[in-house]
Amino acid sequence: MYAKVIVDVPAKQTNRAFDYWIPEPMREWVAVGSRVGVPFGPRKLQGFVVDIRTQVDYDPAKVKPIAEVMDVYPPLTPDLVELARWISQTYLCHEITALQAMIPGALKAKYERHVKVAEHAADGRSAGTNVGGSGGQHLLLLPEQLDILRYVREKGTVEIGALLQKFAANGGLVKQLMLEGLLLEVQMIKDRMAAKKVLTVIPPDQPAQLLQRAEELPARSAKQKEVLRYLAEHPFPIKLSELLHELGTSAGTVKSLAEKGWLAIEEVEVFRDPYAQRSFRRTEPLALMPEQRHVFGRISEAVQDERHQVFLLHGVTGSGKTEVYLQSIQTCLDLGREAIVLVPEISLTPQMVERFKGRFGDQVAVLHSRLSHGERYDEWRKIMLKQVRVVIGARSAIFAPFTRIGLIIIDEEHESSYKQEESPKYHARDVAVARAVQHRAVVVLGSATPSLESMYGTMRQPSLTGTPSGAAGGNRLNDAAAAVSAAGLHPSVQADAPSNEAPLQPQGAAIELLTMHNRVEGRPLPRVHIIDMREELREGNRSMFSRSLYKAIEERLHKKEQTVLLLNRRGYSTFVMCRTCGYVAQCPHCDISLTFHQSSRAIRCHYCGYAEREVTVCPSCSSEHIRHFGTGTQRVEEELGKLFPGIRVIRMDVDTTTEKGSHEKWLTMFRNRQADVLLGTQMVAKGLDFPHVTLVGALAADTVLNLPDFRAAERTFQLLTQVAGRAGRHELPGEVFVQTYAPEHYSIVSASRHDYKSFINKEMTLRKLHEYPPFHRLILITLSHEQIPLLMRTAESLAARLKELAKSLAPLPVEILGPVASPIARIKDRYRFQCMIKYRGEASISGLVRQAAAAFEDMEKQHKLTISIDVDPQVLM
Ligand SMILES: Nc1ncnc2c1ncn2[C@@H]1O[C@H](COP(=O)(O)OP(=O)(O)OP(=O)(O)O)[C@@H](O)[C@H]1O
Ligand SMILES: [Zn+2]
Ligand SMILES: [Zn+2]
Repeated sequence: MYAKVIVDVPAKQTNRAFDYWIPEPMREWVAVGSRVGVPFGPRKLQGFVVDIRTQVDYDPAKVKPIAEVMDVYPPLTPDLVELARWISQTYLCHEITALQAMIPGALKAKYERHVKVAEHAADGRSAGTNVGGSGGQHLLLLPEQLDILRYVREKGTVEIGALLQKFAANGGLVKQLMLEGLLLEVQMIKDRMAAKKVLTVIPPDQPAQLLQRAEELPARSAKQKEVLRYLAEHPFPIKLSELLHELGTSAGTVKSLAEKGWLAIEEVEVFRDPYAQRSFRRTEPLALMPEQRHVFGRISEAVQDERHQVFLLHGVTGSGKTEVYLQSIQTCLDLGREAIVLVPEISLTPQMVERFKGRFGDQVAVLHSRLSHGERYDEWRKIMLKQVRVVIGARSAIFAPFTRIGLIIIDEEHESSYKQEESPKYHARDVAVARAVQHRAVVVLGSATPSLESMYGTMRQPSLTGTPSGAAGGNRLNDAAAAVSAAGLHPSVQADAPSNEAPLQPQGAAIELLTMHNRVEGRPLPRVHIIDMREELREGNRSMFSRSLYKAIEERLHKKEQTVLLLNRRGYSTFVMCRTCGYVAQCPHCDISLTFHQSSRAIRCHYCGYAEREVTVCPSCSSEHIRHFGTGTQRVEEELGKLFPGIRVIRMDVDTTTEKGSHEKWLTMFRNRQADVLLGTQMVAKGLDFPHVTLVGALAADTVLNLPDFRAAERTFQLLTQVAGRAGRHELPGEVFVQTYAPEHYSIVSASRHDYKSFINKEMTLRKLHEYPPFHRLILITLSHEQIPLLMRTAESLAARLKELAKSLAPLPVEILGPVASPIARIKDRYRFQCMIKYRGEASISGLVRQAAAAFEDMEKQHKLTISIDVDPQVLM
């Protein structure tokens, strides 16, 4: 038997599977998805088994054996291995990069150098014994050297650093033993993190016998008697530490009982549970509102039919989407299948977790980035060992190693954070569809402000043929599904694919739209006022609060109701500018202005971390009229304090939420009404459901509008709709103030009217006109280097090469734009240029781009030039 293995080296030369044979004793343990250690040139590397074969098509004598199997259970399922190949083809990354992204950080390989005792080094009993050396001659070993050999033999293998530390005084002797060939070097592949084990007391006997034994013990062994009696009455097994704590006794007491053979102490794996301290109040399914009932009906039917289907659930804020998710998941669990729920990182709040844990209790694993490595690993193992059947998590939870997925829910599906910005640059929404095709699972995309991509998917006809070509026409999600078979997962398409795989066919790929127009219990959406800030200025108000928002806050303070204030961080940082000459403090390494940080009184670069002291005199003209501009959250907080003495403000932004658990702390405080105002960046806009919030203010609604990004209007509409949706969700009605310098802009006007439809119509028209997604697709290629001339030359020849290759796709329209300097033209002293490829979805362009980029790989190596490819980019900077 042979295994095809992808090794842990992300490079073009290694971006394919290598053959190894599986030694007989390992057969049982090696499967598709196993992690293995394999010899690779002079080294030993970790790799993933992606296929098992009975033969190789060249001289089998040349095939090396697998050196070790890393896990009892393969950490990846065969469908994930298949998905990794799809990701690498779709997003143009190395397959190993995709595979690595699917396992927790704790399982990333750590390479260690160990030693073991050579077989021929007989262990001398006393000093001066002769043992066989490597050359056959006899060596006389010192007692210290014999000690070292004995130590290593006992341990099996010892990491070299640890050995040198242990025998620090005799480091030279260790080295000598290695030179003599008595200690052999072995390379070990270790996990970054091991399962946590604790000493646990385990009974070998019946409880009755424990009591009987307690009686038999002599009176002076009172402590031992006490332990036995306690154990007889309490459930086993119990953690040793817990037992000692309960009885106030020593480990020695319990050990002596273990020595008698009456009980056992063993190391048992435990899970680090980030939610261990919390209890979740059990919730029961709510009686659904009519719209919820209809939507739930459609979803649960599809789940029951075990057919692949994508739904887009457009439900206004507060329409009760979460309850629909919960009941749909119940349907899925009742069928014995598993469910994945994705939420954006910043809305993975304790409140959200509580809703799922409250309904499904211990069946739920939670994956988010604020968990420690160990906690994350343990949550992941719960999934793998099938101790849970629901996972709720951010983007990467889409790779949960479930084997019978029935339902995948993506909440706030419009969020750009579902796109990973580093390699593999995948979009979790598209990966979800691909994975659902594999499992014949249902996907629910939920949002109050669906993305144009998903909306577009609902406007298209279902593909009647069900073949990949039937899904043509530029739709991302349909393509994702179609691409699963087209990209080579279908055995007849790619010879490399696992041979026992059933063909994956997308079934009538278009998305079904489900709508909930009304809030739960017919509560009204909040009234939204647009405030023209130019008008305020004209009438002499220089404050960052308009007069009406000021009044509204004052009123809420009076009525003891709560306010949420949103200040969009992006594009509105506090830059430092001289009012005399216009000088703006810039990062010397990046083309971006430095931002002022109140707490440290320093100005900092957000890209590279460069920092300098606050400037008080203009470096350019020596004027003293230099100060920080813009309205950071800190400044808003200060001003609130001045305007409303005694006001209690909770500020949530990157600065106040770095600490673990801080997120949770702030939100709990706000929920308990220990503050009047929750002030923050995007993190306050999503998912929060607080009954006493009756006022929402968006302080600078249009900051995103001015970014050089074709999605600027969409982002503005989404953000305003979401934040407005925080107000008046329960009995008390809500009110919203949107402050802007662009009050006529259609994204702001339609958000204020809760008019998704007119927004989407206008925006679709514009996108179509300008040939932007979802009508066309984009690939962004960014090149960076320290010197402009070389960079420009390379960018130009890459663009020329792309144009040349694109001709082969004629008459399909493929446009190569650029090269031009990137919007952020320099980061960390490296200049940046970009090319953009614009094309219609049916063009199979990835192979072409890979081919073009491959021609520049030598350039990359020789000149430290980097080329990064982003398929369907979300950020164009
Ligand atoms: N059928 C129901 N009966 C009574 N209350 C309900 C029902 N469904 C949902 N709710 C309640 O309505 C409130 C809003 O629901 P939920 O938070 O799920 O809305 P949502 O659609 O997810 O909103 P958003 O998009 O703003 O997050 C919650 O407090 C929820 O408990
Ligand atoms: Zn100046
Ligand atoms: Zn910088």
